[in-house]
Amino acid sequence: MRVDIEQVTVRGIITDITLHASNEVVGIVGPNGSGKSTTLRCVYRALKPDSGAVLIDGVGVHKRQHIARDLAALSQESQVEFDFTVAEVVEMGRLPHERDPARDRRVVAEALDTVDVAHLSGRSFLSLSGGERQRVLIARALAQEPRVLVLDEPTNHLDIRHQLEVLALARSLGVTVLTVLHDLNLAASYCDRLHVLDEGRLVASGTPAEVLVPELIAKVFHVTAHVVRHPTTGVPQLLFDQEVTP
Ligand SMILES: Nc1ncnc2c1ncn2[C@@H]1O[C@H](COP(=O)(O)OP(=O)(O)OP(=O)(O)O)[C@@H](O)[C@H]1O
Repeated sequence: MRVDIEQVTVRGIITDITLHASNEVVGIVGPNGSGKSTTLRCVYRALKPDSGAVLIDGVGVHKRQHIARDLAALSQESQVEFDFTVAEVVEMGRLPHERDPARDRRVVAEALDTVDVAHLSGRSFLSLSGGERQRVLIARALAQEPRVLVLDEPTNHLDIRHQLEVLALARSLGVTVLTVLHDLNLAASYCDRLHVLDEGRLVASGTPAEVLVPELIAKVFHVTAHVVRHPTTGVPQLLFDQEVTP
């Protein structure tokens, strides 16, 4: 599915953001407070832009019916307030779909397995560690079988193995993935294209190699970066000097 963010403005927070994603992994990076989550919130309808539009396959998200069948979001607000078991939380991902008990059970079991939380399925969600919770919320999004997956810092709380697994998984789904990432090296490794936000504006777009260059990193993040090639994948990776620039 295609996601078009067209000249989206949320007053005082983001200005004139235009970006597109279609059956690829698109990353949004930028400093704290630059408007990344706000941009995603306009996609999963937690926020209505003051101007501009977000279209999914050409239809405005606020006009689109049954959006939960197409789009799943892991947001900063994704939380579970009540004392559900892990299995129940993941089963919630099936709610947008017509009931089909055998298929629902299979999809939920697969989702639990894929993010390595099947052994927790009887546990109370509220008793889990931060990383376990994050993986269960990712399993819930997978159980939704979305065609657009919106992820706000999906690697939050995850150890390095699970960070790599979750991003590899997002790539392997073959759906449109729009993700905010803080780790620029993970963004370079797993995203087809990157968009950089700074103070609510889009300041660069392109492949990781095009975007993650020392001049831009210095301007936007106020740090000095050196670009090296990953010895086995050849993907650009950044090494940072310890001093920050004013
Ligand atoms: N509802 C709101 N009312 C007022 N200001 C807001 C609101 N939501 C976000 N902001 C402000 O807008 C700016 C952008 O917020 P946003 O959460 O989109 O940034 P971000 O790039 O995702 O940041 P982070 O990397 O810290 O998660 C921040 O300064 C934030 O305080």
